[in-house]
Amino acid sequence: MALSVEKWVGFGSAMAGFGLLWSRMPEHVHDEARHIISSLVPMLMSYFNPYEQISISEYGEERFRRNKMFDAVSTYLRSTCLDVASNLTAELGDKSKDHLLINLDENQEVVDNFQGARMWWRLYPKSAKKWGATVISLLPGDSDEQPRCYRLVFHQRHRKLVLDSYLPSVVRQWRKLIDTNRQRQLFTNYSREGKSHWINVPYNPPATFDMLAMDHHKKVEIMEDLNTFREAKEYHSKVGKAWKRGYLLHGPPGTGKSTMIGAMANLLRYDVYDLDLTSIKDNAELRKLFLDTTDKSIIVIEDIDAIEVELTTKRKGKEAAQENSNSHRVKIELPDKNEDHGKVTLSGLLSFVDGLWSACGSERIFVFTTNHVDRLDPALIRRGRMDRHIEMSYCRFEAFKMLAKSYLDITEHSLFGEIGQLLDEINTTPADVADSLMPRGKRNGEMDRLLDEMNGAPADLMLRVKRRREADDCLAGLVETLKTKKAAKMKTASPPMDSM
Ligand SMILES: Nc1ncnc2c1ncn2[C@@H]1O[C@H](COP(=O)(O)OP(=O)(O)OP(=O)(O)O)[C@@H](O)[C@H]1O
Ligand SMILES: [Mg+2]
Repeated sequence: MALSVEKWVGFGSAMAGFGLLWSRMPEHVHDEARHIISSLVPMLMSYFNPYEQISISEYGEERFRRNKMFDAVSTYLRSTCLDVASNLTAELGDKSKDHLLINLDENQEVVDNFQGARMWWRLYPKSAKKWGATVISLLPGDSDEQPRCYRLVFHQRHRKLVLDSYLPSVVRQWRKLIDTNRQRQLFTNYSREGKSHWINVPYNPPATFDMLAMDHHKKVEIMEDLNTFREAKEYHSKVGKAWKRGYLLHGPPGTGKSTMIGAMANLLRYDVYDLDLTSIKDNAELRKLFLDTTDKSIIVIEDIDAIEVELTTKRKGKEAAQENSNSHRVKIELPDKNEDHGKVTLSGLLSFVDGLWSACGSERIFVFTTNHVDRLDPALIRRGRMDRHIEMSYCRFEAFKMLAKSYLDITEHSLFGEIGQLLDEINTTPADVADSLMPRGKRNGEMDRLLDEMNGAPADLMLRVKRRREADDCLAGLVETLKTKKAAKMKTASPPMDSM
C-alpha cells in the first residue's frame, strides 16, 4: 500500500507538471480550449491522485526557531508506531543517565490508524526535495537545503478528519507525554547589570507526601486540594477566576515547610520558581520576572515575615525601624504617597497574587512561608488571597511514627511509648527528630561481635539484624536527646534557688 501511495502521489506530480507546461504555452492554443483544459487539470489530478500530504518541517518560518509540531510528531510516533518500524535510531536522552531515546530512522515509513482512516508518516532527511501533488506545506522557502521534515499522506476524503481531529489529537497526546516525562526545573532569580533574570537547574526533590510527617487527615486534605486544583481549569473559567491558588505555610523552623513545597512539586509535577525578593530592584522588575514564569508552576516566597516586619516598622515609625535597621530584611514597603518608584512594594507583589496581573498565565500556585504568622500584614493573608493556611507544627507521636517508618523502616518498638510521652511534653521539630533517626554508621562493638557470630548466615538475615540494631541505637539516642531537652526545659521553668 505504501508503494501505491507513492505511485499515486508521483502520478499527481506528473499531472501537475503537465498543468504547469500548459500554462506556459498559452499563445499557441485557442482561448476556449485552453480554458477547458485548465479546468480539467485539477479534476484529473484529484482523480488520478486521491492523496494529499502535509509537510511538517523541523524548523519554522524563521529557520532558526524549532517547529514544535515536528517535536510533537516525533514524540507521538515514538509512542504509537515504533512497533511496526524496522529502521530505528537510538540516542541517550538527557533525562537520566540510562534513558534511551528511540526514534524512527529517516525514510522509514509507518502507518497509523485513526478512526478507521490510514495515515502514512515518513521522516525525510535534510536535503529531501519537495514532492509534487497537492501539498499543504508548512515548509518555508525554496532552498535546496530543506530541513528534515515529516510528511503525512492521507486520502483526500479524510482531509477534514486530519485537520480537525487527527493533528489536534497528536498535539494533545504530545502535551500529555511531555507532562509525564518532562524534567522539572528549579528556578531562582538573580540580578545582572540591574536587570533580573531567572536561572534554572534540573529539579528532582526527594520529598513526597508519603514521607512528610504531619497530621494524616491534614495531609490527605492538602493532597486532595492540590489534585482538585489541577483538574479545575473549567471551573475557574466558569466562575471567572484566575486559575491559581495561594498557600501560606507557617510554623517554627524545621517543621517541614520547604519539604512540603518539594512534595507539592512532586505531586503536581510542576516547576518551582524560588523568588528572592532581595535582588529585585522595583515593581517593574518584579513584573518582568512574573511574566517570565511558565504555567504549571509553583512560585515560592520563603520567609515572607522578614518582608512584613519591614513593612510594619515603616508604618509604626522610625523608632521601631531603627531597632531592625541592622537586620538583613528585605525592603518591601507600602507605597507612601509617591514613593513607590524604585522599590518593590507590597501592593506590587499582591497585584500578581490576586490583582490585575494574576490573570496573566494560569495553573500557578503561590506558596508563602513564614515562621511568624502573627507578624504578617492582614492584607497579605486575608482569605481569598491565600486560599489555604497550613500550620506545620512540632513533632508529636503520630508524626514521629511516620518518620520512624521512613528512616528506620519500623512501625513498632519497645521505646515507642516513652518517646510518645516525651514528645507530648516538649516541643521538638520533625527536623530534630529526623536527625536523631539517621543511622550514623558509628562502630558498635556488640553489633560487630554479633555479626561475626552470624558469619555464614543468609545475607538478608544479617542485613535485617543490622537494621534492627541501628534502629535500637537511634531510638535510644532520641530518648536521650528528648530527656536532656526536658531537663533543660524544667530548669528554665523553675526559679533559681537563690531567688527564693
Ligand atoms: N514534617 C516533616 N516531615 C519529614 N521530614 C521533615 C519534616 N520537617 C522537617 N523535616 C526534615 O527536616 C529538614 C528541614 O526541614 P525544612 O527545611 O522543610 O523545614 P522548614 O519548616 O522549611 O524550616 P525553615 O523555617 O527554617 O525554613 C528536612 O530536610 C527534612 O529532612
Ligand atoms: Mg524552609
